[in-house]
Amino acid sequence: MNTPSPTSFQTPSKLVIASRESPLAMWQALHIQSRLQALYPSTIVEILGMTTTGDQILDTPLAKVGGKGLFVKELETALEDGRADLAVHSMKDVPMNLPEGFMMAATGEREDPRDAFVSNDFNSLEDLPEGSIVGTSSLRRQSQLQARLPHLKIESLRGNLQTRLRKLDEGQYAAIILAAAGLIRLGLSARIRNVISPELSIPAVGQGALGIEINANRPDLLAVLAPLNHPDTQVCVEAERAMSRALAGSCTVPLGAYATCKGEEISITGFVASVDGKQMLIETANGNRNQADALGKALANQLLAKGANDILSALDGHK
Ligand SMILES: NCc1[nH]cc(CCC(=O)O)c1CC(=O)O
Repeated sequence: MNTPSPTSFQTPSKLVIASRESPLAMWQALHIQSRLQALYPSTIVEILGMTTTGDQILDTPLAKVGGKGLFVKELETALEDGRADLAVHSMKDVPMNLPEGFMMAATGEREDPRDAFVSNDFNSLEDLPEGSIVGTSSLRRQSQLQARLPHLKIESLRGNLQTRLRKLDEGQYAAIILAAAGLIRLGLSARIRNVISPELSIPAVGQGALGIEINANRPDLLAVLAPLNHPDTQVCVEAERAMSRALAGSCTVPLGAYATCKGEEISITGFVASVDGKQMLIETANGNRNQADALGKALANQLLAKGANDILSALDGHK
């Protein structure tokens, strides 16, 4: 990503941010709005709130209604017809292949990428008695929990963060699993009883990171938005997304990857599993941060060499 010199671009007079209207999406949009406002005090920075198909269909697991694209499509339409200049997403919700005509302009700094154990009655996953009902609609979380704690019962849980917490409080579940990042950002970290280690639950690709998407015919915005990019987050998420893309990942596949940076090195661990967790492949790869995309592909190849295709094709049969 090129770093702009202060004089290399015209500061825009106005920037419109497209965002979903859930409280978490709005927190993210407000965060980006205030960053932009601080960078460009004379620019008018507005938020255009929108409801997406993903927000409307709440009774069906996402894997069944068509996956992640549902949360970004309406925002992309706003970028396409010029109602908005940029869209703020959770990177986790951004499809591995963007539709033609769009690009990511920046990756914002990652919050805690781990999953969180949330319960009113228990301190950790390990404390849950036989047969306890754990709420999650994520195939990634389900497969890993079933692999490691097969005595637990997984039940579907959809809706935005507040809805999921309400369903827990109503007593339908012994515990639920949520991304720590969302809870922390909304000031709900008191709800986290325990952060789940990546050894027990490898996070989703991009979890905890923000993505700034633009219309590809607005390259003028790249320099404007470049200061929002967090280079460590960007290369780690790039490696994770390359792994997922190479395995045709979406939220219809139980798959996850988590990369960390240390100096020039990236280390990435990823997995692919069957939904019941009975088959699970986990691999780690290390490489230079300048080759994040290649590293993610190499990790995918390691998984394929171990038989990931058998797991993936068996999943196809379930659709
Ligand atoms: N699948 C929905 C979603 N997309 C992003 C987050 C919040 C965390 C993040 O920024 O990755 C969540 C909620 C969750 O998984 O608990």
